[in-house]
Amino acid sequence: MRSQLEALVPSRIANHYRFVLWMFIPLVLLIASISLVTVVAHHSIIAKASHDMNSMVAFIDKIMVNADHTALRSLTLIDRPCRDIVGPLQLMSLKYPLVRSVNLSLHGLLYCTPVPLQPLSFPHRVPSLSDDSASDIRLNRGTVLFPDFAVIVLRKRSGDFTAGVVIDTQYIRHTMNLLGSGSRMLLVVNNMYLTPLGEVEPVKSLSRGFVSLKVPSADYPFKLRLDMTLNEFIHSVIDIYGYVMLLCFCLAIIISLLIHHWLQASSSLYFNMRQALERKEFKAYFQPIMNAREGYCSGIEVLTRWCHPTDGTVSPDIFIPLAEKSGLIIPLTQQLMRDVASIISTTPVSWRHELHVAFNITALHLASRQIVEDSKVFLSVVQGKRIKLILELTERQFIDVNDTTLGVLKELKALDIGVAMDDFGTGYSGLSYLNKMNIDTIKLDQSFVAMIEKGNTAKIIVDVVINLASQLDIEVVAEGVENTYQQNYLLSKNVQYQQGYLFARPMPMLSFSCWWQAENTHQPAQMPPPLPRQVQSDH
Ligand SMILES: Nc1nc2c(ncn2[C@@H]2O[C@H](COP(=O)(O)O[C@H]3[C@@H](O)[C@H](n4cnc5c(=O)[nH]c(N)nc54)O[C@@H]3COP(=O)(O)O)[C@@H](O)[C@H]2O)c(=O)[nH]1
Repeated sequence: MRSQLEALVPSRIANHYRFVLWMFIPLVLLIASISLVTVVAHHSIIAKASHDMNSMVAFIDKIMVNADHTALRSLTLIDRPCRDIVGPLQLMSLKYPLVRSVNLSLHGLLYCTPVPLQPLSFPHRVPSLSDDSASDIRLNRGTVLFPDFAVIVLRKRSGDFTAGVVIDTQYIRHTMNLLGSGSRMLLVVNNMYLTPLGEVEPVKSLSRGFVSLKVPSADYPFKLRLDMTLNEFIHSVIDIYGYVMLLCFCLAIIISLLIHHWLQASSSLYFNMRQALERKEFKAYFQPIMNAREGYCSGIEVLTRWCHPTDGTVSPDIFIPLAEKSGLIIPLTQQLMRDVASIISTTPVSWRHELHVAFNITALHLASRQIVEDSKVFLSVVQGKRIKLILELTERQFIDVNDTTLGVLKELKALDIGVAMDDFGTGYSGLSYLNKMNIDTIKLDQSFVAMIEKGNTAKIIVDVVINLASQLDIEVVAEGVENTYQQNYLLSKNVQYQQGYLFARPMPMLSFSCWWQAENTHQPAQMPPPLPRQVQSDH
């Protein structure tokens, strides 16, 4: 029995395999989806940053075009004295946004500016353009008036004269900070760059980021650079795709739970039983109930067996408790009743007496009222075959004797269905059931029958049960009769209906037919043999 059970429930290896499946699949899915999200995020962060940087380059280019224009115009004034051109230079400084001032220098010495440079002593030296270039731009840490405000200076040469247009960097810097895609967008001019705080630092102090982008201007010698550290990249991914990752995580948990549930269900005895039910692997076995006094089979008890395709015949002791617990017992009993009804209705065999056909019914089935419908179906199929349906209720299970149960029992009685109390004396409250449930038959449990040979005290218990039944006008069927001593003792107590290995074991349909034929061909109705001496003296 043990090995059968082990074959039907998952093994330790299977458990290990289940654990791997349960953990591994969701984990792989989670890693794959997060990697996919990261790759997509990487692409979209780069695409967005490139787009922002290109827009920013175009914006700065536009400022440079204005500055270029201003420088060119200022160079048209170089042949006039400074006092005559300060006014126009002032006007030029006001014309374009972000242009702060326009200065003119000669041979590297500032000679004309619209800015009031009180602290400045002329001639003031300004950095000169390299010899061969006609124009350039540079980043300055500040101006003479505002040494802490970084500026871009665009310079243009005309002969010995140079025009310098000073451009404010504050708005450029703020806009770059806004568009940084979670990182720092930097303006690089020559080998200096503008920090997000407005300082000017050498490019060599910069380190390359996890994501590094450079977008140069096509028209002016500057470029934008973005260096995103791994930390900043992860933050950006979480900022943009955090909810997708959370969704992936939740999905992985759901998938893991589903796999867990599915694996548990599919490898459980319950699942195997459900499948077995669909595949009709539960078969009816028949055990005769004998009229031991007259020597004929007065009835049969239908007992189920699981004919497992690989594990052979499985005992009901293994699967009935689970079937009862899970509720599968109801469809199982229904299937059994249908099968037996169809066997009886198609059998050519006939019987002299009304044949009692007993099924084991659980308390759950009784409480559902479904049993009334199932019994009606059974009776309608076996109509005309002289069958009395007996429902055996086991005393081992608690039966809630309420209005519904009593109503069901009443309906069963009205259909002329017998109700037997199975395993009497072993369970809950046999006597109270007898009192409340209008029981027709007691099935004396085999443990009591086995006691018969064990001495006087045991016999007294058996006698009490038999007397009680007799006084209540309840029929007794003795179970588990294994030898003639038990048979005769029971007969001496007027227990003529007996069931047990002495007569026959539960058999599948084919064996039962053979047994029936042999019984009815060779054995005429018999009187019981005389009681052995020992039994007679006990009596
Ligand atoms: N609800 C349902 N319960 C069922 C159904 N089929 C069986 N069962 C219950 O399972 C228990 C074990 O049944 P089983 O292994 O079939 O044992 C029965 C007989 O084989 C056994 N028996 C009969 N004669 C003898 C005997 O002389 N000696 C001996 N040692 N055993 C014998 O007794 C069992 C009969 O049981 P009972 O129903 O109490 O009359 C058992 O509890 C079954 O009830 C089912 O379809 N539904």
